[in-house]
Amino acid sequence: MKEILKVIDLNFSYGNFGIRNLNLKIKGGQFVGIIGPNGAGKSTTLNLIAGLLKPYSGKILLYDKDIRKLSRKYIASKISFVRQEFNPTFEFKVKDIIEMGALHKKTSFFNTFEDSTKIKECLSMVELSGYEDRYFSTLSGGEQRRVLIARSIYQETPVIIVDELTAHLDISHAIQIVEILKKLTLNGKTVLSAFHNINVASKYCDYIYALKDGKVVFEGVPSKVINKENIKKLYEKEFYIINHPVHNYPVVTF
Ligand SMILES: Nc1ncnc2c1ncn2[C@@H]1O[C@H](COP(=O)(O)OP(=O)(O)OP(=O)(O)O)[C@@H](O)[C@H]1O
Repeated sequence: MKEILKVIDLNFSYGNFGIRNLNLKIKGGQFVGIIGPNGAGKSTTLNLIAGLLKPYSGKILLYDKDIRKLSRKYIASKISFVRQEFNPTFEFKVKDIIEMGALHKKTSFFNTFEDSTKIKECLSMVELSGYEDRYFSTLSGGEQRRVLIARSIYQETPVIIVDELTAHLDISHAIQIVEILKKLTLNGKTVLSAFHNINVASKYCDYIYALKDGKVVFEGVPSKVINKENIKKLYEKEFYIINHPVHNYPVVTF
């Protein structure tokens, strides 16, 4: 499959912390995970790709086009982004939040693309049927997260970027959301997500980038790169790696 997103020699700095010569190649239809300890630069990397931060040097290519030369509207038609934190300033209903996913289709402030059938479908996919008229601020952290995933699906972009896919989700909803996104990749969408849960990344990702101190420490197919040495290098601790007894993928345990 063709690479649809490329990060080439990317550099960025907050002062004390920097992303250094980062290179990523994301193929269409893949589920790609970014793992790494707290402060490794996962969110910074995703924010750079989503255009929320400006790199000091290097390039990000979306469909071989330099992202700096693309309009926000075009990018929003190709990439949806679920940030780690989302605290809207106003009281929005769930359906309004989801409809924000279609902002790039609007030709004027007043026209609306609200498609209540599709909103219902997206909410049903994340098991939140009937939540359309609830105020977003009244939902639990996990429910809010699932609404944002629903918005991403509503946005209908070929690329979905999620900062920490399983954040705030209980184990059952975490797996449910990961499986929804996995299914989307099997239908051709591309998903790039940061993960703290290495075992979820190990099972579902086609490819993993491991970041530490703003640099890629290792990368590859989980079955090849999730091993004792690499995990020790990444987290500076000894862990056991066992093979999942049924699904045959490396599991990190302690
Ligand atoms: N706005 C900012 N100003 C200054 N430093 C920042 C800013 N945002 C992040 N950093 C620093 O950059 C480094 C990388 O942060 P980042 O959020 O990208 O890491 P992360 O891998 O996503 O971490 P976590 O797993 O904790 O979410 C951290 O040391 C953080 O303190």
